[in-house]
Amino acid sequence: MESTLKKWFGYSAFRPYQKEIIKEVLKGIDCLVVMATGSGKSLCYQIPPLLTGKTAVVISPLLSLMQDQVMSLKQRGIKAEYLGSTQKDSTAQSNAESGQFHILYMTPEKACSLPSKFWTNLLEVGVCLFAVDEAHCISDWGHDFRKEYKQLDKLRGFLLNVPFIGLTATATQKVRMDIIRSLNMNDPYIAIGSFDRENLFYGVKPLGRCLSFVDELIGEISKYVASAGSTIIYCSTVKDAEQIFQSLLDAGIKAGIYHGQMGGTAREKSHRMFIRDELHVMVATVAFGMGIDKPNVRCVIHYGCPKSLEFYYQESGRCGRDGLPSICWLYYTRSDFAKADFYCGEAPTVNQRKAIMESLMSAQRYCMLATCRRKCLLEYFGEKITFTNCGSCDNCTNSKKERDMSREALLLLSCIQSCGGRWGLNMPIDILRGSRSKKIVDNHFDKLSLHGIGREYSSNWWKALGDQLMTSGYLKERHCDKYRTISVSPIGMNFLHTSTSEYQPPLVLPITSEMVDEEEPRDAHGRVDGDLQDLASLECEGLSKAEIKLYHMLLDLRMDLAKSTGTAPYAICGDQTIKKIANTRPSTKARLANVDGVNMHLVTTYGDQILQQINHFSEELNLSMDGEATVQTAVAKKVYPISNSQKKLAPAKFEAWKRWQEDGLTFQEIANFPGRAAPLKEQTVSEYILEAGRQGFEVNWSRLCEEIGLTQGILTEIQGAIAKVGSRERLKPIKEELPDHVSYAHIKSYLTMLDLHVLTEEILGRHQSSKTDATGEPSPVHSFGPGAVSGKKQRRSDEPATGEIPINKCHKVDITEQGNILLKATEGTILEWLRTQDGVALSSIIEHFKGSCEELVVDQLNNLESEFLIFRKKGLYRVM
Ligand SMILES: Nc1ncnc2c1ncn2[C@@H]1O[C@H](COP(=O)(O)OP(=O)(O)OP(=O)(O)O)[C@@H](O)[C@H]1O
Repeated sequence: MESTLKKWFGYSAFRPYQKEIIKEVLKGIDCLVVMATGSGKSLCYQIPPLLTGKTAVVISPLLSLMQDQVMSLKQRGIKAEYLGSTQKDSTAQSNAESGQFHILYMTPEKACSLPSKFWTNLLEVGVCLFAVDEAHCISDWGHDFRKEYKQLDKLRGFLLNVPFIGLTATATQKVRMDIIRSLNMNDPYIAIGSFDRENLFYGVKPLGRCLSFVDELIGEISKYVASAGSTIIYCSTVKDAEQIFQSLLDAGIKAGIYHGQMGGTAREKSHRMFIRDELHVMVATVAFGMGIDKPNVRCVIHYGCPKSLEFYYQESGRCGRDGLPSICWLYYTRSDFAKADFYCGEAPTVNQRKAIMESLMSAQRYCMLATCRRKCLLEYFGEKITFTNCGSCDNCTNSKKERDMSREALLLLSCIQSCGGRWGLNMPIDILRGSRSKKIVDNHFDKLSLHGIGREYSSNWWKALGDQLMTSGYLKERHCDKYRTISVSPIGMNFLHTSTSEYQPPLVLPITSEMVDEEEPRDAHGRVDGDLQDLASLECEGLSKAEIKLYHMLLDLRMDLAKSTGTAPYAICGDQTIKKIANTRPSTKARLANVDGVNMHLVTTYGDQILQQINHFSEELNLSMDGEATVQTAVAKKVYPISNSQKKLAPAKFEAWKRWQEDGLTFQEIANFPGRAAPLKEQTVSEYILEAGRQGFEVNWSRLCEEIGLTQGILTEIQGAIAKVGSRERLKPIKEELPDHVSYAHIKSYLTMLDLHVLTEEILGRHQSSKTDATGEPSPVHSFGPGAVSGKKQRRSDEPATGEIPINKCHKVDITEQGNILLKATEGTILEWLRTQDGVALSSIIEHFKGSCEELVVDQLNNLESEFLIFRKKGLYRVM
């Protein structure tokens, strides 16, 4: 499985759940996959056809999405096609029917309209799976219901014994059950991953007051455009989209527009230009939704609050799919929350209107939040969250401002009480601000002693206070069809009873960004808090100045290659891969092939051009070739503000972390550190480090595993115990399933690493190999001297140019005077021997083939690697 992943996709490791799901599919078991946007669900149906040689049929809701996927797969050398109204190749269907494609996409309408003969013929040549992508469209509880999806179960009748897979990024319990029922799934394997997109920064801003909103927005966007990433601006209406689009053009920013009222051709053109990096900004309505699979979108901006958190999660999820740090800003105005009437317009029943209202309310709560936004989002999707500070949203990174607002609270609560709890928030606020509207006069509210007493604050300021009082339980809200009323809760009544005009019990509440906005006017750039680290600098983190230049030169080269082949640059290879190439500057195809993200097709199709350019640019920039990688795959890279000092960690914990991570002290040394009033338990120290990790502090996981003695064996035991208990909620039952040598520290560390998506396999592998080094074995990586690698393949005339190398059954040997046999290395003998081994280090290969000099062995290995016949993982060579 790993070699297939490397060969076709270029990746060296599976992401969480991928491997397990693929294994189940290969066993013929139905699967329901609920995982975050951008988490790599597609791979779960893309790998099985490459392993089995049978076709995978994939149902997808949008033609544009299918076209993009097919384009990307073809760029990897995978045979993929789609069937649909825009397919110009008249032979596509008959080719599909005879099993010519690894992966065959179609819409649900197409699938249901194909003749039964098509399915029986295809089944005869082999179908390895039937995948239903965006499977939430099956359910009328989902946010994108498509009735054609409901008929897909009919195909069960044709595709006997073919596993069905439903994949979605958003599905509540009800929707999950609907998918299982609708697809007639039989005891499916269910994989539910975390919804957390760790590389995304979430932030919310109210409409700026001193600058016009659009000006502020344009300022913000120009920053992202300058950093070369793509930006999507989602607008609630076509009118808004057109206005923002025009303003961008006026400001000289090249942008595209996409909405439902545009013609198909115009939309397709806009989409294509964006996908191909010919446009860096797209202004769109929700019509530009599910189908966007562009990995390097660095920023998603919402101009107006979306109508539910499901929509927000899906749309913001288009950002940072390549794992690099990316930003999601939501700009709202208070009037967005009054759109319930508009959204409810077409909902015929009270229950449906209630559901719409509740969805809008949840989005409003998200906007008004003064605590962690990530926690709010994840809890909304039913995840149990233990952290309170994610370190990567505006509320967790801005220094929190709080103030005693007991006087203001007394005024608002009293006014709501005086109105008799029959109104929404607007009426009491208008009274406090001294309005003499007809409604106020008719109800004699202008006679109240509170009338006009709160003029010093704007209406939005009072609304923000109302939201805070609601969140803290002082107010309660009731829904009557499309309307909401506010009244004072028992906690609020208690506060009123203990307050007088001279004395109020302290009531400290967070000052929300909206209040700050009202109280402290923004600077000329519309910013209140410290700005976020520049995305461009984050993108290039870990690269030297010259390497950054090389990175940009290689991005340009990729653009030229994409233009010349009529494809999107990301389909050739991702930004992260280019970054790693710029960082290591491979001089040979073997070294290029070993870069994470480089697949076989890239090496064979563009390898020569890329190597030539790396060589040329590196010389120009005075950079040496074949460097060691210093940048890592940014799977969980977060966007932090410039200063990390605001990350929340109690001083004692921070100190323990610093001594361990930065000063290199052991848990024992920290526990007994001189000057400590009382010694700490070592276990407490390790827990401090785990908490630091959870709070976003850097942790050397490999060292941690070594220190607590967490080995791959123990990890497997823990995984088994968790599977047996069926939950990871409580540690005690897990511990009871395990032998005594497995400690709580082992379990906690494993669970923390799991939550933080730390690649334990890699960590424990590295941990083991560092132990091998300690025994005196040279590290396999270091054995590669630059001079030892030859770029040219020295092929013998009797070897075929491509494909399988014939195995030399009779090993070439030299016999020493003592009678020892010295095996000689040829590509055939190396391949044959590696086939019998489970991963071998270079030093062992050299040792095994003592009959050949080291340089020759390395040369043969390089040749095999650049042909994708072998690959290296964690320093060990394996056969593809
Ligand atoms: N094992 C892996 N290692 C590195 N990158 C991966 C891996 N698996 C997938 N990816 C990459 O992650 C990105 C997102 O994957 P994919 O499109 O499958 O996400 P998804 O879960 O289907 O998202 P969505 O629900 O938004 O469609 C792609 O660029 C993909 O190539």
